Amino acid sequence: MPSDPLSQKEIEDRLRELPGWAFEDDRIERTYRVDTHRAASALVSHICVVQDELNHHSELTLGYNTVRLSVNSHDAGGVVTEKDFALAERVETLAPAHGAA
Ligand SMILES: C[C@H](O)[C@H](O)[C@H]1CNC2=NC(N)=NC(=O)C2=N1
Repeated sequence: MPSDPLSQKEIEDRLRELPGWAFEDDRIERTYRVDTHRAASALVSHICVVQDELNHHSELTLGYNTVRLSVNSHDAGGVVTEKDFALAERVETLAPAHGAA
């Protein structure tokens, strides 16, 4: 998968397809809200499995009933690449099963 930096326009175009995601400080990020702390913990665990599968890892912040995911591509110099959006799309696919909104 290409790890070239995406342009601002490419990022904006991709974010239009990912409601809830935002671009800030050279990272893309999203906060998921779930019903319970256990559900938030399970969501974190599931995300970690996918991150290891993709070999692409975000900063994950576990709150009482929230999970904040923030990611960019270290190997590309800490900028947003296709790999970040690939992770975002995988998490968007798995999140609903955890009751995430
Ligand atoms: C050696 C290992 O493949 C690299 O460090 C991987 C691990 N996870 C990663 N995660 C992220 N976000 N960016 C990377 O460049 C990256 N590289």
